[in-house]
Amino acid sequence: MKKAVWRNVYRLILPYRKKFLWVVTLGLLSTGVGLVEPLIYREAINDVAGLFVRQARENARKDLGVDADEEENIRSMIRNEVPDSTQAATDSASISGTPHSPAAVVPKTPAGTSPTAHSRGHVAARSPKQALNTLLWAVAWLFVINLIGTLLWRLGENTNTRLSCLIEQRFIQGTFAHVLRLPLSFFSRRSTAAIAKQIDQSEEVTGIVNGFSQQILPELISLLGILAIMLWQNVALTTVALVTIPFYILIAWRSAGRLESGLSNYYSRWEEVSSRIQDGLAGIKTVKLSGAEQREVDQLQASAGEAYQDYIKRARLANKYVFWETMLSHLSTALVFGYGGYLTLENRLTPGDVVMFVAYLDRLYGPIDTLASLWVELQQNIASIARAFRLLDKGVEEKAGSGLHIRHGKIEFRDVYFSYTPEREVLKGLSFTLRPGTTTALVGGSGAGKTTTADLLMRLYDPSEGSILIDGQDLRTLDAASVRRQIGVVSTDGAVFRGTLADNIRYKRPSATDAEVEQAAIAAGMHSTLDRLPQGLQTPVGESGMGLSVGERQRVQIARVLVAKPRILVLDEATANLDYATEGEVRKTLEGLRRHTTIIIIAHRYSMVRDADHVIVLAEGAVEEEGTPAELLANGGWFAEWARAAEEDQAEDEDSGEEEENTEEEGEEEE
Ligand SMILES: Nc1ncnc2c1ncn2[C@@H]1O[C@H](COP(=O)(O)OP(=O)(O)OP(=O)(O)O)[C@@H](O)[C@H]1O
Repeated sequence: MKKAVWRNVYRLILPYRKKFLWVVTLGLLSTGVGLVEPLIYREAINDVAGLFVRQARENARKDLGVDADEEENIRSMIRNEVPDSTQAATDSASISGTPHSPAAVVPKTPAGTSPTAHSRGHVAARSPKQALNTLLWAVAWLFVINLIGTLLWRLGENTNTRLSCLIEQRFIQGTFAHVLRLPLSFFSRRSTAAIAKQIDQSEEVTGIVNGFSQQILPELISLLGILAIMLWQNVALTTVALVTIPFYILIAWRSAGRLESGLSNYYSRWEEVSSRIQDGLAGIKTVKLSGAEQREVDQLQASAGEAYQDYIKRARLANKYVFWETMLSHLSTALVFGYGGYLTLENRLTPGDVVMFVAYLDRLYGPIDTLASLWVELQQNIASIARAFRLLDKGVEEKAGSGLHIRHGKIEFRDVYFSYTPEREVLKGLSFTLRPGTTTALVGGSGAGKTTTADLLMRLYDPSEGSILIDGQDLRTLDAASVRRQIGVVSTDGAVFRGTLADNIRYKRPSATDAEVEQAAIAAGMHSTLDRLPQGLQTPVGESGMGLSVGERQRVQIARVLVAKPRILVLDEATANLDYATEGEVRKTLEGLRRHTTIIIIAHRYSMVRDADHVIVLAEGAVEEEGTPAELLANGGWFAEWARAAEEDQAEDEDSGEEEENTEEEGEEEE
């Protein structure tokens, strides 16, 4: 899985590789500049120590009663006529095998004469003026170096923020686009909240990209740089400084491994928590009507409790590792001070060397710490982003095919078999033909497969056997989006999106004019809704907009398909939530479409079916009866029985409706 994550991250970065490399370069430069700092500390401290050397020499001369020239002569004699500074340099070379080169950092004195250089183990004497001069230069250099480092860092941050936004955007758009193109069967097995949470992992991607561009590569290079400088300066002290490093790396590695395990479970738990919240909110009315508020909260608490327990366990473990890492780094500093101090006493190092080593050591643990914690963070990022990438890798998008060309609108189902799950077949050899420009009613008991038939026609699913043809074109060979664009569907679960009423009506055909939208809205029976809204079709609806009744939502959907002018129209319980009067209006509108549209009506109300040209009765996923309404009524089969029962229900409904109206009128008169 990790390989797949890296592959996907690489693909995300690829289009922005130049920016990425630029951020890496800036990161390297800004950390690289900081590496010079300890060298400056050394020179400054050695020069200050030089003051004490000078003082000590003068005191010694006074005690011996010799002047400076005599002292120099004595020194020359002792050192075989070799002048002091040269001898010191030779000493240093003999100790470390490398020359000492402070001149690169500390400039010459203003008079143009170089003060005697310090050497390893020998601090040269300094006058107060020379020491002050070095201190001032050191402060200036530190300021310049930090300024350059901070400017580079700032430039890197700005570029990186731009890079992160671009990558986040590309990731979230790509994943969302991919998910929208997945077949409907993918969604029926998953909670939408969990999918949304998986898509919304963009921050994790930037975590990985930033980790690499700004931290891992620069820290790694700085780690190697520090090691090289330390070894160059003193091999023995570097060895002492590094004694604890293997243990440190071992702990960091172990902690990364242990903290990583179980992360995937932790994230699944959080997806469950999100799904619970979303389900509770989506079904808020049912929750309230069932008095289930506390039960929902308890269930959420249980899921969230487990997730938090995991989190606490991980945090404790992480703190334990941090404790041991900190102890080791302190131990290392103590060792360097101890051994460095001893070498200074032995005249093999200067105090500045020791301070420089400790400063480098501090910088050495920094990158190791960062790399170790980054490793843990990366594991977290990878674990959580792997879930989003799994969406990208696993789901097979609907295949593109040729576009559907509807010439007449003839629909054929040929021996179609279909099942949602392997255990149960829903359609079993379904065959029928719908002539162009006719209205067919698809009826049958609940669960007979009516909606499934309509979904297959829309290519939301493909048959497991058999074929479906529109004007002779097999749906399997066609582009699913092109099929759906040309078939209109009004169903009970159609969505109303955030936006205005007009936006919602032209959702299927965005190019529809205002006049067409208004005409469709009125044809769908929305005039009374529009009359009471001051903003009319421009009224905001959906989330944070105006609420719509179930009937009004259905009218918006009807208007949506009317505006799209489809050649094939499926009405799946399209008027189930409308009163009979509004249903009558919609029927009248449909009358106008009938001649040039092939219409399929799925309904439980006889009133919607009565005027159909053709009726197909489905039972157990196959055709049980077929013919005109009159023929089927005469046959006395399932349809005749259903029609009789449905008409009785409708008469009862209408009677009770009238009674209610009469009672209201009488009440008003009495008042
Ligand atoms: N997404 C799904 N996954 C699994 N089974 C499903 C799914 N959708 C529907 N079914 C099952 O397929 C069968 C046919 O469902 P379908 O919705 O097509 O029936 P219907 O005739 O439209 O019923 P109704 O009149 O109640 O709407 C039912 O048994 C249903 O439980």
